[in-house]
Amino acid sequence: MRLESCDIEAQIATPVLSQVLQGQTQKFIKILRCNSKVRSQTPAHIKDPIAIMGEASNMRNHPSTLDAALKDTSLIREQAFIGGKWVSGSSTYPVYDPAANGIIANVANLGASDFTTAIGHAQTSFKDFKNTSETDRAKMLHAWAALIRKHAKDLGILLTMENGKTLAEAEGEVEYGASFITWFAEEAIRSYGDVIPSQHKGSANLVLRQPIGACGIIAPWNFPIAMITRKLGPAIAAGCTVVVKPPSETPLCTLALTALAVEAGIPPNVIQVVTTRDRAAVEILYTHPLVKKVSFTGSTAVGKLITEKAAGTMKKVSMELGGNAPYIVFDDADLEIAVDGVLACKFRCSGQTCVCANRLYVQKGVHDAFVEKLLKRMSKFKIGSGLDPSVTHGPLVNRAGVTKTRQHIDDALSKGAKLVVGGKVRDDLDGYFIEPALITGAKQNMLVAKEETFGPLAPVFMFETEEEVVRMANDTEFGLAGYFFSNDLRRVWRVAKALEVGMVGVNTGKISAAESPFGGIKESGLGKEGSKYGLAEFQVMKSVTLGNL
Ligand SMILES: NC(=O)c1ccc[n+]([C@@H]2O[C@H](COP(=O)([O-])OP(=O)(O)OC[C@H]3O[C@@H](n4cnc5c(N)ncnc54)[C@H](O)[C@@H]3O)[C@@H](O)[C@H]2O)c1
Ligand SMILES: O=CCCC(=O)O
Repeated sequence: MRLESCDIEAQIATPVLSQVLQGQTQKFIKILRCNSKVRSQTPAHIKDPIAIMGEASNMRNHPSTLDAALKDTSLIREQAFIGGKWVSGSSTYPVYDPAANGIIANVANLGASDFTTAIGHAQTSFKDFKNTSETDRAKMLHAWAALIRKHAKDLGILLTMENGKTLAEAEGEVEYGASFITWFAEEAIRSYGDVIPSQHKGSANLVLRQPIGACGIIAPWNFPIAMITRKLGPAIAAGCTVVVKPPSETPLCTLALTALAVEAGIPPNVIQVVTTRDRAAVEILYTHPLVKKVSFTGSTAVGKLITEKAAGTMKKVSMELGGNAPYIVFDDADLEIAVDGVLACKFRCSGQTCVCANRLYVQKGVHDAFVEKLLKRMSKFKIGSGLDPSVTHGPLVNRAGVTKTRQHIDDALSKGAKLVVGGKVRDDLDGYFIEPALITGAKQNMLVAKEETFGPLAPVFMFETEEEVVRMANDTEFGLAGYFFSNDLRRVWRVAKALEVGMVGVNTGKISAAESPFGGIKESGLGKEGSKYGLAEFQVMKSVTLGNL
């Protein structure tokens, strides 16, 4: 059964949701039943009674399953946020629940002129915000992190409903996202400069670190909270103001975070959020002369386009782009740990993570045992709505993700790979599902070796020597993350140095943390996020030479 956008009662009635909604369900079912009838009878010129009800809290376009699911419905925002005000556009666009195909919200669809207005506000507010003290900015960030944690349950539900990942993963992401705000609250007050001895008598050299200015932030849908906080944390800690273009698939988390930021005391004109699905309108954000820095996370193709256009005004750019991570299991590895790592890393967010293992290279001596262990663990997977606590893997975000994953499987099978399990496109389910797949006999000439699948496909390549596998692992234009499993200390040192990536996991599939520098090399990007290096991405260094001392 596929749900239509207006089929609110049917969405509410799904058993999964009713588990989550608990006591609130019945009350909202009654309201929604009543409202959906009124809505269908209301002439266009009369103000929609549902909209009036929504205005009481925050100008919702219409109540939906989200209202019933969240404890604090003020977190559900469908308007953009510019110049300290929630604003509607002349049109809206729908946000879908990828596990049900139903519309869960209608968000303002703004245009190029709204970006120009937002950039103007960011520039104006920068004049004051850059002069706030580091300590004050740290306090604001701590207050914001506390509110994010306080609303973790609601944010988790919002995240699951717009992105599809399981509630457990979503709540994990809320904490991961909050950890960047806490981290940068602490970094704000450690933004040290330098004093450099001068070679000239009566002279001294100082180095100041200053906020770069108004920044453009563009983020993807796969981590709708963490990819925003990993950028906003350092931007605000540095004293910058921002214009955020949230992912069009998942704008609701950004908007909820913004509401909490304002509640936390971050001056309302510091963060502008311009929602749109008009990609052409976004160009102004990376070409406008008043924007001094663009921080982008997304695909390599779009990252290259933005970098090229941003060069027209010599903007500083951070580019967190696509990956094609090798995941190497040597004969001397602990196989249980190596299989745990695959579950954590390959299948996180149903395979839609930039640092996901894309190619599993397994040495000949442990190949069969590894495949058998992985198969056993995968047989416990259950796909379905992320709101169902028994589900281990949610849907993909859209149809294109399912199609690409299946295309990678078909291409591999046509070139001699063997399907061990999964791979079935589940059109019988609502939403965008494909069964997590395991294939063996993968080879370097297959699509899966060259492109990021961004879906739940684990392709196993067999190798014989260290030299051979390092060559294969590096045979890609990408260089984001790489993983390997070995208990030989000399090999650990050699391979960690030899992999052409920005991040290496040794005997672990978990490498992401606020304190660890995140970012790629080669065509996977420029710059680092998180860590003690992340703040500098939003700063300029100024040297000051004192003379006549
Ligand atoms: N390196 C990292 O930290 C990291 C993290 C998450 C995702 N990613 C990568 O992101 C990709 C998946 O995300 P995606 O599909 O949202 O990527 P995407 O490049 O299509 O979109 C990313 C963002 O850019 C916007 N966008 C798309 N085209 C644009 C254009 N022409 N002009 C301006 N903005 C545009 C999108 O609306 C979205 O907000 C994968 O390649 C993944 O590896 C990288
Ligand atoms: O998708 C990429 C980001 C995920 C992470 O931060 O671990």
